[in-house]
Amino acid sequence: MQKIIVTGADGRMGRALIEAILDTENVQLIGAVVKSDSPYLAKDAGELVGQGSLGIKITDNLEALLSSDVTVIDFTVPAATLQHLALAAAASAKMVIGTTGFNEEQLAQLQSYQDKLPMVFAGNYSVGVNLTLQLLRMAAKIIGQSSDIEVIEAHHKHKVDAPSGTALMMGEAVAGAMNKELKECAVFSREGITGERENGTIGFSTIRGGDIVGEHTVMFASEGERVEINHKASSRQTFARGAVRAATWLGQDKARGLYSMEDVLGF
Ligand SMILES: NC(=O)C1=CN([C@@H]2O[C@H](COP(=O)(O)OP(=O)(O)OC[C@H]3O[C@@H](n4cnc5c(N)ncnc54)[C@H](OP(=O)(O)O)[C@@H]3O)[C@@H](O)[C@H]2O)C=CC1
Ligand SMILES: O=C(O)C1=N[C@H](C(=O)O)C[C@H](O)C1
Repeated sequence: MQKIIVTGADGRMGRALIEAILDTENVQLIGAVVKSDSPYLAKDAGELVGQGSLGIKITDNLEALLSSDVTVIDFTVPAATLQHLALAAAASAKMVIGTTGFNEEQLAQLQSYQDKLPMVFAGNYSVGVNLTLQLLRMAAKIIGQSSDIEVIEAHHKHKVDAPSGTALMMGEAVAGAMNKELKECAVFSREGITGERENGTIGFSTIRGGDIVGEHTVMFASEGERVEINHKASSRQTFARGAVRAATWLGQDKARGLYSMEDVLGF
């Protein structure tokens, strides 16, 4: 039985994760962690998902719950994720990280933990998006050089980071397949007299509105035709179930290291 703690338990993904854990065999929710100013502090975790009492008191003290046989699933904000990672490493626990929006320095800090604990880090835990990464690498190898490549993403109005972690993963997959560094060819904004499109760049466009769960398109546009590879998520359960799968995978005695969702899925 894999023991799991959910941080950011009162967030959109926190609640989806609790539902997914309760719905999955051989995993057990042992803790739900929120910020100290949360209205849910000291209530029962079941209240977060309308399930009555689960006998798990919501806490703001992650450290007190940690031990070496526990996996933390964290979908919060970068600064909080890094704090939770330090606590998990000190307790020899494992970690599944879904948070996006890390800057370069925060990303380097996250990566520095790879020799301290086993962790999975992915901008998207859906099976479909991780399959899409494979399709993108194939398309980039075949038509990448002869195409103008654009990544378009759409999310709900509450999302705080842009472009999405998934859009960046898709850009990295395409750039990597073409032996390029994304940061050297990415164009993240256009306004005013921009001049003609520069060959070899990868453009990013962001849409925010309503309750869109998560939609991504990578367009390979050339003279006379274009190929679009598209993924649409219609439920947060697709991410939550993937993250629980990653937690179960880590629980199979995985060595310290930084793993991707593609590693978990065996792609
Ligand atoms: N990898 C993937 O598959 C997916 C990744 N995500 C990513 O997950 C993250 C969370 O998304 P979502 O659930 O929609 O966001 P929410 O804002 O709904 O939830 C964020 C949670 O983190 C908590 N939090 C914020 N700041 C801190 C802090 N300093 N310390 C501890 N906890 C904190 C929030 O508490 P409070 O509300 O009290 O501030 C809240 O519980 C985002 O980065 C998003 O991009 C989302 C979906 C899928
Ligand atoms: O914030 C979200 O909601 C999502 N964030 C992730 C991202 O930034 O790619 C994954 C998913 O698209 C939903």
